[in-house]
Amino acid sequence: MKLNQLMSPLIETEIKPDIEINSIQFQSSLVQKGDIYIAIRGFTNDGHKYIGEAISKGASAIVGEEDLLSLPVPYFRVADSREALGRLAASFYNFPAKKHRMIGITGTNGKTTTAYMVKYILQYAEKSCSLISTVSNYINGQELVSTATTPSSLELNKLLSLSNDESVVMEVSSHGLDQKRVEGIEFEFGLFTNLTHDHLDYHKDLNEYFETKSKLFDCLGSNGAAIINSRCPWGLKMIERLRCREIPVYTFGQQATDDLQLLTFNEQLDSDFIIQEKGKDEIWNIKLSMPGAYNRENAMAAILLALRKGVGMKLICEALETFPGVPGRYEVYQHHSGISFVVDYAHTPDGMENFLETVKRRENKKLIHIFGFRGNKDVSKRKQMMDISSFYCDEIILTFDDLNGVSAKKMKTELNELAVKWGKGKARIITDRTSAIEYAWEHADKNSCIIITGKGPESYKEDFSLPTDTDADTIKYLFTKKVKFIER
Ligand SMILES: CC(=O)N[C@H]1[C@@H](OP(=O)(O)OP(=O)(O)OC[C@H]2O[C@@H](n3ccc(=O)[nH]c3=O)[C@H](O)[C@@H]2O)O[C@H](CO)[C@@H](O)[C@@H]1O[C@H](C)C(=O)N[C@@H](C)C(=O)N[C@H](CCC(=O)O)C(=O)O
Ligand SMILES: Nc1ncnc2c1ncn2[C@@H]1O[C@H](COP(=O)(O)OP(=O)(O)OP(=O)(O)O)[C@@H](O)[C@H]1O
Repeated sequence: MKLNQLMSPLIETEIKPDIEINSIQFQSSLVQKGDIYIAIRGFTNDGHKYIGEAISKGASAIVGEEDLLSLPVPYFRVADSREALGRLAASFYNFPAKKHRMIGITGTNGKTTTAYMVKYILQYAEKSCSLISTVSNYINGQELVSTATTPSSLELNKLLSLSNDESVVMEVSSHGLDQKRVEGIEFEFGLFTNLTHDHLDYHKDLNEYFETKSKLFDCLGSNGAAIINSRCPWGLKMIERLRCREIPVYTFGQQATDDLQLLTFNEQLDSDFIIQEKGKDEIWNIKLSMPGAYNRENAMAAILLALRKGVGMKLICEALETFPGVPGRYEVYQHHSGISFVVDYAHTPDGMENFLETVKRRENKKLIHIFGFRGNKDVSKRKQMMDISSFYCDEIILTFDDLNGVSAKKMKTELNELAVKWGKGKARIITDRTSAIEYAWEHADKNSCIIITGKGPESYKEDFSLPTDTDADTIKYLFTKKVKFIER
């Protein structure tokens, strides 16, 4: 693409000479001849320091925030490099968001599950839909590897340009919003699931976290609308704020004022519930394929969104009954000895509480909980997660999650402290995650349910002793290799 065309969202005057730009990069090591390099001032590093490297690797032009003179290639100074990256990425890929109906989902928990449900319902109703999520991306029906919850604006625009699907449902994380990864994207719908304690390593406090999440609704197009959970206090705050701005808001919850109201649910079988649309006489019985009050709430969000997109309630009910679930979310592995395993992605206090409460209610068994904490992530939630686990479970095995550069020794010391202080005498430490699962399996009996949380379907980043790559792999490995145990 020619430089003038690429830069047109940022610069109105003609640039001479109008050189050819092959690609955009914001990581200097990836620059190739003919690329434009965008220097970003980050949290740990400063892209401006790498302008020299980018030029030596063949960059034809540079964008940055500093006042730089006498570079050997054209330099464009901007007020905000992350914003510029978003605009240039959209320009480079010919503004691909414009050809889609964009649906953005934000909130602390439930984004992935809701996004998968939305995609499934729309496709069930024969409306094509791409998905951009933590677990996987699906473009034109093809699964692609996902490397983030919300990809960089460069990756996002590339994915959007590849997609021929009418709608695109995507997760929009607070990091993504803060770092302007959805810059320039206009959403038809913005959906808010909930807000509870997480990411306080990144955000100063819950208020700042909320303000960042609320930026999704600044990205609504002129006909855009918000879909919000009225059960969550932060949701109520968002509703009030958006209504003051005369933005159309549709709510789901348990009040008669909600656009989609939960009327009742089956106490035993929480996934069986009755809902009603505001102003309509009919009531609808939903039989959701996923358990838990929290998944009911995720389903309500997806239903309301599908209704707003014109899908009939009958089709929605049918779709949710056959919804295959989400990888690594409440995934049950039942062994014929009676021992069951449940793998889940709970990694926040609220997520863990919701999930464990559901397991406790459904599985009338001894609960053995295996989990750890990500290195270099919000440490302030750990005590609360220990409290919740020791409240619901009979035994706890603390183990390693991703260390993310924290030394094994340091993490082990922290796990020991947490176990002693908050484990209520139920916690032991087995740092090797696969050994922890093996230990639980070897000490379990037919009345045991072994719960493994934190990584869901993700691959292990650390080296563990068993030749397995995920928690599900480890379970399957033990099921096939440890046959002797079954006879015990
Ligand atoms: C904490 C965080 O969000 N960091 C993001 C941030 O990194 P940063 O500001 O620290 O970047 P930096 O290392 O200081 O570097 C600054 C700039 O210099 C460039 N650089 C750096 C070194 C070099 O040799 N050459 C070079 O060009 C870097 O490419 C970057 O553009 O900006 C980078 C570039 O835009 C992002 O890639 C990076 O995301 C990292 C990979 C990350 O892990 N983010 C996670 C926390 C995240 O975003 N997670 C959310 C989900 C959260 C959840 O809900 O659980 C997500 O949406 O995925
Ligand atoms: N609506 C909800 N409220 C509370 N907890 C939930 C909700 N939905 C899911 N959870 C819990 O949170 C975990 C993660 O769910 P999900 O992946 O859908 O959320 P997410 O917001 O996409 O998380 P992340 O952005 O970290 O991937 C689930 O495995 C479950 O334990």
